[in-house]
Amino acid sequence: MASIKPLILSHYHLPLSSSSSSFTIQKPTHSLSLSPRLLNRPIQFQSKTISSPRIHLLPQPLHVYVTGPASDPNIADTDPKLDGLRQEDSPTPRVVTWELLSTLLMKHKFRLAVCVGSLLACTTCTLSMPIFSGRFFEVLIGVRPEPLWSLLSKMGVLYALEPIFTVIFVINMNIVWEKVMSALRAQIFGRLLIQKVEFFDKYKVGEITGLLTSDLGSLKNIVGENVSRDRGFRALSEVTGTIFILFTLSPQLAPILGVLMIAVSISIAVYKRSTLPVFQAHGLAQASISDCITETFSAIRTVRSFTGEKRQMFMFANQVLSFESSGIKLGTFKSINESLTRVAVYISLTALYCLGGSKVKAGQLSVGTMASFIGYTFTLTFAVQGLVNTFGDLRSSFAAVERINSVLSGVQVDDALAYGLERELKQKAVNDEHYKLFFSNSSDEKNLNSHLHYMSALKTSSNVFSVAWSGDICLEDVYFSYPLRPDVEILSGLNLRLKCGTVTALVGASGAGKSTIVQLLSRFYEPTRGCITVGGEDVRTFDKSEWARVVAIVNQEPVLFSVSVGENIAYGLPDDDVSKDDVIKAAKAANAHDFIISLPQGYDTLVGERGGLLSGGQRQRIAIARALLKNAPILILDEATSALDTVSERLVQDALNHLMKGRTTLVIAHRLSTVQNAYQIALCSDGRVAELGTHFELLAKKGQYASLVGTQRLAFE
Ligand SMILES: Nc1ncnc2c1ncn2[C@@H]1O[C@H](COP(=O)(O)OP(=O)(O)OP(=O)(O)O)[C@@H](O)[C@H]1O
Repeated sequence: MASIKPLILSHYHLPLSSSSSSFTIQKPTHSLSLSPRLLNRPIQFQSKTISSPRIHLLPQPLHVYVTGPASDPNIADTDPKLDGLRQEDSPTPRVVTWELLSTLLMKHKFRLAVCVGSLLACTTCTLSMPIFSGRFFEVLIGVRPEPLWSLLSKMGVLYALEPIFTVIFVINMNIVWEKVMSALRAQIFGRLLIQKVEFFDKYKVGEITGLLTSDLGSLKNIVGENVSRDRGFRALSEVTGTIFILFTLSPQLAPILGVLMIAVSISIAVYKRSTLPVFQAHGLAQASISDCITETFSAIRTVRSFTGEKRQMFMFANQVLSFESSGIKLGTFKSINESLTRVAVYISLTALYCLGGSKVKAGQLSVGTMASFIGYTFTLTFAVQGLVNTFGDLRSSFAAVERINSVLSGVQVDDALAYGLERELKQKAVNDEHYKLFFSNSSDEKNLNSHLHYMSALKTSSNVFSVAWSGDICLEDVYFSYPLRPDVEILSGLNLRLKCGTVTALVGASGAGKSTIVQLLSRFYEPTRGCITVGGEDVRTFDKSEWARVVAIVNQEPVLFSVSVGENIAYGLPDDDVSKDDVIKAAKAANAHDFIISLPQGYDTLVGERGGLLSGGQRQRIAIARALLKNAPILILDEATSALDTVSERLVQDALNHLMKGRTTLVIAHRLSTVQNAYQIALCSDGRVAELGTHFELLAKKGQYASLVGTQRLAFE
């Protein structure tokens, strides 16, 4: 749950008015396709006295899904998912399906009906025009007894109506498709968020971004690029209508002319599409240029210090030259393509003049019909070419959808996370438009049901907070391999008890698996065998949203969001209303208040991308304030002070000592001097705890710990 609002907020700069007691979203500082309603919406950490309605979870017993003690009467022994939670049997189903698209479309039935009506109306207008042109010539040469003004007024009505119907069609079609795409984008984003962590090991951020931007963009273009005249549905209706009218006007001429026009137009359109790679290559060349510029100037200090200017110039020139050559090629193809459409029209017209002209001469065809045929020649030529282009767009959209589905169906949803998240969102979605976007189709119901089914094997009535504040944490015979490297066993039967309210230090050689233990305790991964318990309860009996609330982590490189200092601290409780006083209290306890108020805008100061405008020690203290605010009973410090200088380290260490008080804490540290006062020290080696005891007990053992201490030349004794 913690990830939803913050992800929205992370795109916003949220200055905190120092005079106010609440944080308000002011204005996005860079483009983002979010509803403008967000802009004026009070964000979640308002003063408690004027707090927005808080969502309380139903006090129902939790449904859980793992094995507990065999004697537990609530355990369904037969549940196939109970053993180990590997879920090999449940790959994620396809995400973008026809069913989903039609469900999303059907939410806009009325608008769709308007689209169909206006499409038929504007096509009828378009297709009537050549008929009226034909009549116009007949009136002019006196073979039609209709008054000229009467004919002209009818044509005027037609000319006026066609653009009106076109606007109605295009606007409504765009609205429907934009809404469908927003829902789809949100749902894919939501689906990505609940993937298991191994998904993020497998795919780079760029690839994931590509799914949501260029691939979905390609799907969006199906309508965006094809609502105009001569494309998409309009082209299809014009082609069908024109052929029908041609046959009605002249059954002898229509087959020859129709077939000829369609054949010429299709072959030209197909040729034009075959030049698409040239256009794409030009786009790629342009992208390479901007990559080169970004890389050069974002690493300008490195370029300077290695005198890399010449190399960068060479690289840039290389990109510019290939852009130039693709540009020249593109220009040539563009001009050929431009002329080819005319060639299609000229061939069709020539055929029409030859065949139609001879029929008019022989008195078998009226001049008016001949004039109408000329109009239809243009209509048909452009519409057929547009249709071929639309088919090409469809092909690339299908490929994009296939890519999205293949990425998302090859991996698995983290049911334990999805369950908690969906349960909470379903309640919030009732009142909040933003969350509704994530639940707008029947397949969500199915998903929720499947998560519920998955979670329903066991029940626990324990409150995760009370067991975490009072119980020990035990890693019991834990085996673990990373999903992407299943053959390499990182932990092999590790046992460790973290006594409630005390500090346990994990030490060991690099690669011994210390951070892996942290990942398991955080439940980013689940043990391959064995289990982790808290107060005797298997942690997997709690959904991951609940578990995330009881564990706070401070890393060596804490990640801050590009919002203000105040909001970064308030992120400790992303779903709650956090008062400014609470934020300041946490900052003071983390030794951060003094430096924060000396920043240009105090708590409103923006920290830059990933907190880049702050020093390492400052970032660290903000992360500690965030963890203090979270007030989680379990605390993990992963090399939290290792990157700091002595002064910063002392400040951070003081803050950490404050943070650790009364919490079950696991500390990872390479510098053994920082953990000598721990309640117990566990030395990891070969995937197990090889030595366990206090600093002095382990020294007395003269084992691996003692030699590590010796290596670090620590004069403790
Ligand atoms: N996401 C991952 N996928 C596959 N293997 C991984 C992953 N993360 C870590 N490993 C491997 O797991 C082993 C243990 O790594 P871990 O980070 O737990 O060690 P560590 O004791 O914390 O090391 P250090 O003290 O250097 O941080 C290493 O061999 C590492 O290559």
